[in-house]
Amino acid sequence: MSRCKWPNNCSSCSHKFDIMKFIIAIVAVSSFSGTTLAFAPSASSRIATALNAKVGIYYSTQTGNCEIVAEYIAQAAGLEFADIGDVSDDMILGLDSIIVGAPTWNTDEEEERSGTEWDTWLYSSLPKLDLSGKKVAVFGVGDQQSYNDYYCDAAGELYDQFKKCGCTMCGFTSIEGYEHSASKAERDGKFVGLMCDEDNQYDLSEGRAKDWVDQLKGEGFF
Ligand SMILES: Cc1cc2nc3c(=O)[nH]c(=O)nc-3n(C[C@H](O)[C@H](O)[C@H](O)COP(=O)(O)O)c2cc1C
Repeated sequence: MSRCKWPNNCSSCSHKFDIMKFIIAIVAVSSFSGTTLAFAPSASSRIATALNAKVGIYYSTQTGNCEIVAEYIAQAAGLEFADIGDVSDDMILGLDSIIVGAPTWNTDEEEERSGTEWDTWLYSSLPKLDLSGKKVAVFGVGDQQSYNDYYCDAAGELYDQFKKCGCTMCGFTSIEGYEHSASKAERDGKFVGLMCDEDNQYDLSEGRAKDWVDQLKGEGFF
């Protein structure tokens, strides 16, 4: 058979079928990868909200309660969440707004009240980061019955440390509906953020998280 001169003369040789197969394969591969890319979440889209603020949700936990509440918040906001121990400084620096949450285990301590990774992070990582101007909202989990005088104290510590770094603190809530006597997470008769009690009021946490996310939207957090 004479040598193919495609594209000019190939209509008269069997190579035209190979060429057509090749073209079909190219079209198929390019449309498949276009579809894949359209649905694959990039690192930035996972944390970008409808208004394009980059928002991260970070928690730490001993027995899982803080993670449950982080998930309620994440679902309400349409975002992902992560343990603060798994996050790099660069990821934090790339955010516009940050939601942070902790339990309280070290009762009545002045510092390191959380008893989790936060205790290290707040005093070794946070002071090295320039977070001034970033919006921060705090949540906490605690037990208002057994630790009536210390309810969610670690949330107050998170608030103080981020505020000290020049962050704009958002998401204060009413203390109505709780039975504690005292809390280091209160300022001027309000909680410094969302407080949940997975030990005594677990059935209220999801609704509280949804209401709080709505409130944060109203505050321009997202
Ligand atoms: C030894 C111990 C100390 C605690 N101290 C406090 C406290 O001071 N204030 C508080 O609100 N809750 C306190 N709690 C309750 C926990 O904070 C609560 O169960 C929380 O939901 C645990 O969250 P985690 O599962 O995310 O670690 C304490 C619990 C234990 C067992």
